Amino acid sequence: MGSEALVHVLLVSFPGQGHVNPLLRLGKRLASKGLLVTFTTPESIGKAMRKASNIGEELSPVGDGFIRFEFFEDGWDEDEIRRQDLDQYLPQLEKVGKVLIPEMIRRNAEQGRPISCLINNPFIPWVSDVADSLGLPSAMLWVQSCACFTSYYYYYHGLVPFPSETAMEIDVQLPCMPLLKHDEVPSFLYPTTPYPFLRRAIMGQYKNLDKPFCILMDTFQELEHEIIEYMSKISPIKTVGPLFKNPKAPNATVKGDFMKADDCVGWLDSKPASSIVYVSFGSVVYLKQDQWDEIAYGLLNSGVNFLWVMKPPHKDSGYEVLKMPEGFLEKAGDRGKVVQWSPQEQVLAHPSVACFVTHCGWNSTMEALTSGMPVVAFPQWGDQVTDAKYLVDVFKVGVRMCRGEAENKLITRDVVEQCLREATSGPKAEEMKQNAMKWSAAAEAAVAEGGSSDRNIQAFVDEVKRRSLEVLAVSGKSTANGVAELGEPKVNGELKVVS
Ligand SMILES: O=c1ccn([C@@H]2O[C@H](COP(=O)(O)OP(=O)(O)O)[C@@H](O)[C@H]2O)c(=O)[nH]1
Ligand SMILES: O=C(O[C@@H]1O[C@H](CO)[C@@H](O)[C@H](O)[C@H]1O)c1cc(O)c(O)c(O)c1
Repeated sequence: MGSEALVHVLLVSFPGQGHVNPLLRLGKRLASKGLLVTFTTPESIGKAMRKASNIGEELSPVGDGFIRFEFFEDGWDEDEIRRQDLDQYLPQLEKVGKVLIPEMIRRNAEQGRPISCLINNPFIPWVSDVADSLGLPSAMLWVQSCACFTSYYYYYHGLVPFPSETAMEIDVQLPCMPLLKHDEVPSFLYPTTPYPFLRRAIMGQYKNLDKPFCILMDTFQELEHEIIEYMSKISPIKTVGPLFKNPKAPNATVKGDFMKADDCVGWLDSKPASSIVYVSFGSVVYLKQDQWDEIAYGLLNSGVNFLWVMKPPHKDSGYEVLKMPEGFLEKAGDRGKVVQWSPQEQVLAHPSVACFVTHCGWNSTMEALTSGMPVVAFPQWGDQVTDAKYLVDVFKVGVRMCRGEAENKLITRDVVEQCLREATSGPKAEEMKQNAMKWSAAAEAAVAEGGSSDRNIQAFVDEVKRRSLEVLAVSGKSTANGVAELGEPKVNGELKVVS
């Protein structure tokens, strides 16, 4: 490759799978449109990503641009257990990140790759402060729905009453949204949430909302039409989803999984069309043993084939290591497969899979909708309870199995069985499948060339390029042509192009 000049953006991610995935997908989208993208998150996760996802030192070509990784130390020993406690870890990340990210930016400039824009995801709102202090433009990728963005916005500004200690069970009416029952509001906003540190982190992002020049969102206009239109008048939002559908750069090229996926595609291939229920609760939700047992018996009693993700908890998390009920695997035989981590995108796209029992994290929600996959909603907390409401009542692709952890209710095997039957056979199942296929087509159109999300990405890339000229003119530290020089490996060998 000859000498080529690219505008360089730095993506800083909160170290959670549901945050890394969409930001990395955005990175690939920006790279495919001709930017140089550096992706960073703490080294503790970098280590897992390198091991599970073949991430190396090299620069990877993606479409017309490139993506590379640089991780930063969080200042704690490798086996520090406080990393499992976000109440302690989030302030530590802020303290260290505010020093190390500027250093990374300086180092990149010295190495001929000046950075023109920072992009973060929520939970680490201090990244906008870093950008501001260095005179760099920044953007934020909101990794949940526009409905949740709106809920937090209205809460932060005190625009309508939310459940409070004196009025726990009030419903919430927001513009252009269905009435949210008290337990359908993002649960970090409940006065009783066990995760007040995540409410604080998100509120920190709202406090900083005037800093990013753009708020990118992993949703699409056709999916949340009215609320997106409404919020666009208030906030500089641009919908760019579903980010996991990238027509120009298939996902296999660069992945950010923390765990290697178990091989299950051969097993899926061996099963009849639409015969399997896929069960996964994402990367951070852990159920209790009694609930796990009820789901196991519900799966057995329903007679469906199933693929079930049973991820091991982190050794310092305090979660109990779950067991399958006695004799469960023998009884299931070849009808069922249990894995520690699945290649979820491939699973959801597989013709043998009929429906998805999901905790309704926003990534899983978007992946299901975009894959034309009906769901059984099993939300626990945070945005999941709101996503479940939308999946069932607004997008009409799901049946509801529970209302969230605040309900503190054991969902029995009979309810599990009934929901599975409803989602896999009969008129309701057919209707949900048709609706899901409609969303899948709309999602494809949004990311196709000229679609709503594609146009927004292009406009964003153009704006970053425009602002990069201003930044470099002001800093006076530009390379000859004002952008990152690529092509020849640098003397220190840090910039190597692989193809
Ligand atoms: O076995 C699994 C479980 C999850 N995922 C991916 O992990 C992410 C989980 O994000 P989500 O927002 O759904 O839930 P979270 O883990 O953040 O609660 C999604 O992109 C999934 O595709 C996966 O690849 N394999
Ligand atoms: O909130 C945490 O993770 C997930 O983030 C997704 C995107 O915001 C969201 O849609 C999903 O419902 C959430 O589960 C999260 C991550 C984490 O590493 C952690 O330790 C948490 O306590 C929460």
